[in-house]
Amino acid sequence: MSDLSQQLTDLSRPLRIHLIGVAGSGMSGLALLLMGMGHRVSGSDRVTTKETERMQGLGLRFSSPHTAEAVEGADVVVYSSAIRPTNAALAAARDSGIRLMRRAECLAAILATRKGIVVSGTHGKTTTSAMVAHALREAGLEPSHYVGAEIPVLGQNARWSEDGDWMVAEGDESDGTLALYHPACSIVLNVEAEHLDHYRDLDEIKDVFRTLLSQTSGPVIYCAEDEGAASVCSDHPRAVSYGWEGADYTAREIRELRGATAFTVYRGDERLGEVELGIPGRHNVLNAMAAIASCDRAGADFLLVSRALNTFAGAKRRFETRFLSKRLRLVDDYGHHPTEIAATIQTARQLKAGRVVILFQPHRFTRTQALAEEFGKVLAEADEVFVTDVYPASELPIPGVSGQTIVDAVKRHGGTMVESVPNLATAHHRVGNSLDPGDLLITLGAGNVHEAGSAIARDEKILEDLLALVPEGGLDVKLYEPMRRHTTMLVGGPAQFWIEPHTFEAFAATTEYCRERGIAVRVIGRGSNLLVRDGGIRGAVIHPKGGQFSECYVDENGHMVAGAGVRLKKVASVAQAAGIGGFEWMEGIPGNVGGALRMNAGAMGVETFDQVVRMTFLDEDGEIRERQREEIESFYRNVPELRRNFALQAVFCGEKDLPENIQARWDESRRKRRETQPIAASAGCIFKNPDDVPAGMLVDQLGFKGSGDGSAEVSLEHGNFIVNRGGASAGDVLALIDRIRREAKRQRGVDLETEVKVIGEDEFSF
Ligand SMILES: NC(=O)C1=CN([C@@H]2O[C@H](COP(=O)(O)OP(=O)(O)OC[C@H]3O[C@@H](n4cnc5c(N)ncnc54)[C@H](OP(=O)(O)O)[C@@H]3O)[C@@H](O)[C@H]2O)C=CC1
Ligand SMILES: C=C(O[C@H]1[C@H](O)[C@@H](CO)O[C@H](OP(=O)(O)OP(=O)(O)OC[C@H]2O[C@@H](n3ccc(=O)[nH]c3=O)[C@H](O)[C@@H]2O)[C@@H]1NC(C)=O)C(=O)O
Repeated sequence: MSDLSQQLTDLSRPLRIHLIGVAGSGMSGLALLLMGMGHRVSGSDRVTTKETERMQGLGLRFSSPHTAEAVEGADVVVYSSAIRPTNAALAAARDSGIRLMRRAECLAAILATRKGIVVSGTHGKTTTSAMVAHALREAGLEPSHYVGAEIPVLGQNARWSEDGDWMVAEGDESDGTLALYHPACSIVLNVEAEHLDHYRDLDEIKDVFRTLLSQTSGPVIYCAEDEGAASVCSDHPRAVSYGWEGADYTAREIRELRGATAFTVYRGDERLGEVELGIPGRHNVLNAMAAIASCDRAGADFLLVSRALNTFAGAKRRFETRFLSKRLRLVDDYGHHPTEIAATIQTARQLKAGRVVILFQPHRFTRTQALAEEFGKVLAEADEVFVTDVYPASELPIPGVSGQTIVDAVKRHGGTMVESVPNLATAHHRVGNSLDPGDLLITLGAGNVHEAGSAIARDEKILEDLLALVPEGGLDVKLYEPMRRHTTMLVGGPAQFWIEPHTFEAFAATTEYCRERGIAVRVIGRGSNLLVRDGGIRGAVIHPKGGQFSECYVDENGHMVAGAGVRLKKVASVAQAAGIGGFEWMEGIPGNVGGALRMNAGAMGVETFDQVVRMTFLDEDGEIRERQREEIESFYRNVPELRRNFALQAVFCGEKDLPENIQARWDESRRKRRETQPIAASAGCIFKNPDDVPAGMLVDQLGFKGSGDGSAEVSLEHGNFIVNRGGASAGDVLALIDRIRREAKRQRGVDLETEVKVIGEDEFSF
């Protein structure tokens, strides 16, 4: 026992200990242990977190930021590896000769005061150490514990137990500190080439494990199925193995249940009993066997251990189901090494979901570079893969190493559905939009990739609620639908909730749901008069389509009845086929009936409301109503009634006419339009016609035709059209609009008002 261990156990003289960087998960665990032991603990950090506030409630003297005063009077100062030598508190402690310790040295000293169980290995440490601690606790052995993450079943990541003899700790091989421990029992789960930033090669890693084993006073428990672990441990005099067969402890007759795994445990030939493990995956069966073997050696009752493993809920971020509905299961997993990822994908397959979709955030440039091929190989097993930029974890970038490195590797291994989504802040837009009902989405990586999953879970929940309100088939929904797919200008960011109702009732239920929750609602038709900004539309975008909204027929009075989702062109052609004239002007108008009603669309001297007989709409209170033409006010390109109400259907009148007359007017309209208007992607006329001069003529006279920013250009055919030559952004179009308006004002004193509706946000906000 080191002298510090001795001092730590002598509670007649509590130590005054200061922790620099106490908000970090490892350091906060130490603070909890030291406070539990009865020492006087203070801590400082750059930030205040929920955890530091909680610890203050438990007696931590907390200060922020780091100052020299914070360490005054301390017997020992412990610092995290993230603290720089220039840190004010650390420098002051060094100058005044206070005893300094690294985090792992302090943990080793604490562990030495108990019968320590160190859980080590390249993967699975947190899960397994949590299993051991939970099982020992349930078996009544009252262990202390220290694990690397928050484990729901344990309550907190570290706990000091006054009475028990045992202490379970997760040992970290990443920086060589594993060699500091002198436990009573060591567990080696697996040994692989990892942390190649710190180690030369696998042999150097194995040496660190060997040092730990040489300092272990009791059993060395290892996984016989792992080559690395077996090569390090099998010839140890107190080696105890576990695995599928031929080991000291074996798991047999494995049965996959939904989300769990059952198996039978043998010690040698003796059948100990059954286990139903509360988390899925074969790798977790092996982890559970490590826990079973160590608990058995510690004298725990198998029945109690088995029961504990049944209630074990897993570590946060270890195949953690974050959202589950009929449409989607969203799992978050910390896996950041190819072997872990292979195990995670295998577990996912066992759940028999539809597709397995992965959003992977590579962790560290060094690892991405060293293991790119292996990552590519395992990820190619998923059905669809998205890869973000590398999470640096304090590393500097390596030129040429990025998320694309992994994308290329996946392709080399035969993966076809793989895509780079560099920016994590917006990655959920692309991923959420790609999901199909029944998919299993895994956010994967040791950085902050789970944040993308949180956004998807939050929004998917809303869609799920909405679907539950409407009889099956009444709605189609999608997250983050790119509006460039739904506008004739082909620009625009994502719609947070894209909703296609097929019945009036489904439309009404959607607006009511959104109103109750303060979710903004926007209704769009064919998107022919829209300019959606690049940051997309926050809230619900309703696009009436199909079902009642696509009905278009002639009624018993010879009137045209058309749902809001019917294209104007369709109205014109159904009327023509029935020998009803007057609709020819609609032939070349790209919009739908709903949008035409709202905008009182017009061409060739005719406006929509010239022909409306009556309209069915949804009012502000969610009532479906009908109104006659005389009761509706309409103006040039504006129907105020529809600013807050939504058009569902309209009845239009025309006049009986001969087919050849109708055809002649149709041809004339088309000829005129083709002569004067462009066919390239546009949103129709950009500006309303001012009183004195048509906007197109004005823009033409100002000399703007053919000019543009990026791929957006003023049409050569018509000055009031801006066309997208391919790849233009809303920003490009808006910049051009702005230039035109400023010149119209400066040169001609005319205020041009946009005729297209400009909606959405410049920056992403959801
Ligand atoms: N004359 C021409 O050559 C051209 C004419 N146009 C006309 O522009 C209009 C655009 O139609 P479309 O592409 O379908 O519409 P859009 O999808 O472009 O929607 C435009 C706006 O119409 C409103 N809207 C859409 N559907 C409804 C509805 N059911 N009830 C109430 N308001 C609705 C919304 O206004 P809000 O945001 O206020 O809710 C929406 O922002 C049509 O009138 C179209 O004919 C378009 C291009 C060329
Ligand atoms: C395109 C739309 O609607 C169009 C509709 O298709 C057409 C046809 O009826 O009439 C309106 O255009 P407009 O007023 O520009 O009609 P046009 O006949 O093309 O032009 C008006 C006058 O400007 C002149 N003109 C037009 C464009 C140009 O580059 N240069 C020019 O000198 C034309 O020669 C004409 O003397 C609607 N525009 C508005 C803002 O009311 C729309 O709503 O999006």
